[in-house]
Parts: sequence; C-alpha cells; structure tokens
Amino acid sequence: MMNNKVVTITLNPALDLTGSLNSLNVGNLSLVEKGSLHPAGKGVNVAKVLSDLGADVTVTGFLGRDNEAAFKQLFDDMNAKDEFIRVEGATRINVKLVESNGQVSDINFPGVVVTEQAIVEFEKRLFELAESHLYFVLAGSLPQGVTAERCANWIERLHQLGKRVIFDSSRAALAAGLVSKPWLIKPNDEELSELVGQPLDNTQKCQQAAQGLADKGIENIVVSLGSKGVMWLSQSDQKNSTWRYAQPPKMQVVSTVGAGDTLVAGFCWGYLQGWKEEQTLTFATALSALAVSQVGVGVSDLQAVLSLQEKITLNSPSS
Ligand SMILES: Nc1ncnc2c1ncn2[C@@H]1O[C@H](COP(=O)(O)OP(=O)(O)OP(=O)(O)O)[C@@H](O)[C@H]1O
Ligand SMILES: O=P(O)(O)OC[C@@]1(O)O[C@H](CO)[C@@H](O)[C@@H]1O
Repeated sequence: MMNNKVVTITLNPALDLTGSLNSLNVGNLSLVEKGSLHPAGKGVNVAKVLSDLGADVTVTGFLGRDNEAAFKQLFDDMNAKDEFIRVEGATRINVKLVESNGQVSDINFPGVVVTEQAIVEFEKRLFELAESHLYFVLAGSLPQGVTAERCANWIERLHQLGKRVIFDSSRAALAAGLVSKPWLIKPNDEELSELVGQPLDNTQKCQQAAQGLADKGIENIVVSLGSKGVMWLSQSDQKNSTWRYAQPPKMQVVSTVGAGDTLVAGFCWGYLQGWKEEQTLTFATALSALAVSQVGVGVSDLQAVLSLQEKITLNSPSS
C-alpha cells in the first residue's frame, strides 16, 4: 500500500550561512565570492527533499522564536505542516565555507536552550503525530537541554508503537539511540568508525562493524561513503540479511552539505513508494550524488535523477 506521509524531527535546526570562496585562509583574511542564508538542519533538509518528491510532510522539533520567519516561509513553500515547538531565543546559524576544490569547512554552533516545559510539549505533539503516521525521520544533533537518553527514549517508544524510525545522528545521541532499535540508521564511515571505536579502512571492516549493529536488532544499516557511494545491510530477521553496495559516477562537486540528508530522504521515499530494495538504493544514491552539484538541498529536476540512476553501479560490498 502506498503511504505518502512522513514526520521529520529536527531537534536542533539551523540557518545555514554558506559562503563560496576560492580557498580558505585559516587565521587570515578570506574573501567570500557568493553567499546565501537559508533555513536548514538535517530533518528540515530531509523534509525539503521529500516534499519536492511529492511526500506529505509534517515537520517538528524546536525552533527559536526570534528568527522563525525564514523557516515559516520554507514550510509554506513546501506545503509542510509546521508542528515545531517554539522556544525562547534564536535558532543557530551554522557557517559552511565551500572552497573551489569542493572542500567544505563546517562551523556548527550549539543551538537554543530547550526547557523542560518545551520538551513536555514536544513529547505530547510527537505522540499525537504517532496516531496517524508510520514513518519518522529523526535527524541531527541535540540542542542544549535535550539529553541523548531522552532522545533514545522517544525512539524506543516509537519503536514499541510499531513505527519506522529513520535515525541519523552522531556522537552520544547516535550511541544512545542505537540501543532503542531505530528501524534504519545512516552513519557515514567516520561516524561508524567512532561508534565502534576503531578505524574502518576497508570495506570488510565497515561490513563487520555494520553487522555488529544489525545483530543488536537494527533492521537497516546504511553507511554513506561520500564519493565512494553507499553500503546497505538490510536484515528483516536473523536469517535473512542482504548486503548491497551502490557506487555513483564521478560528479562535479559544488557543495556536499546536505548530501547525507538527501540520501536519507531517498531511502524514505523508496519505502513510502513500496519500491524493491535495489530500486530504492539506486534512486537514493543518484539523488544524493546529484545533490553535490548544488548549494542547499532540493530536487529541481527529477528527470536528471532518473538518468543518473541508470549510471549507478550495484555490487556486493566485498567485490
Ligand atoms: N563527491 C561525491 N560524488 C558523488 N556522490 C557523492 C559525493 N559526496 C557524497 N555523495 C553521495 O551522497 C551520499 C552522502 O554523502 P556523505 O557520505 O558525505 O554523507 P554525510 O557525511 O552524512 O553528509 P553531510 O553530513 O555533509 O550531509 C553518499 O553516500 C553519496 O551517494
Ligand atoms: O548539528 P547537526 O544537526 O549534526 O548538523 C547540522 C547541519 O550541519 O546538518 C545539515 C547538513 O547535513 C546542515 O544543514 C546543518 O547546518
């Protein structure tokens, strides 16, 4: 059955201030050639891509009251239902400096302070949304005031309600959230390496690390490998696990910011559409590969994604 509805949760959104420059001179003057400021944050980026693809999106999390206008405008443009809890202060501004060789320096700020009262309000809203939704994408870092354990508890409760939680976070939040059995996680290779506490310098090691997580009861482990593509371990039960590896062609990189969020959105869309796994993987890989040729996220040309999808190579990871 086709299901178009999804909730994205961004506990710590951001306005991204992106500057393109020839090269960054750390500790010295750098001249930005072109700049833009746009509403973002991992869950918001996922929502934007899903909405461009045609999903019925509801967005929630915590948003600072002082600078909400750009977010409200984006949600209106996306036709998304705005269920963000408003909190005192301003949503953070994260700085992204993109050099002409494609290298990105991310300077991420801590974000607003969330009170206990706002958290209680958020919980109420989240579980109301669970009455009418199956898919939840929880993406990004935690603001001050929200502990990794609290976040893990939300995943656990959604899991117990039979919801499909797609979880993309890092550091302590990722480690705590894993215990709550999200339905799909998408670490990049560095995050996976940090999680298992060892370098993952070849595919086999990546595979072993992902298998260890699957053994703990996570059905889908998607490991993003930047320009090298995507490895996916899907395990519907202990006996049936499948490894797939998709590689994109070489792309002209403008900015990689949001590529991971676009990949998450592609996976979610494939599931919402009821596609077979290979179709979902090649589509999501093409979608994210194309995303690196632009600043910000969004799908402006679906035909270009479908053409690129035909150029995605599928292998088993050990080959
Ligand atoms: N240079 C590239 N060329 C082609 N595809 C790319 C490139 N960089 C990223 N991608 C695609 O985007 C996906 C996600 O990228 P990456 O592994 O960098 O995620 P990430 O580290 O979570 O990104 P971010 O946090 O910046 O959004 C990759 O798996 C790949 O499909
Ligand atoms: O602090 P987090 O939530 O880990 O990351 C936030 C962020 O870097 O992620 C997005 C790109 O993935 C950006 O839009 C945003 O600034």
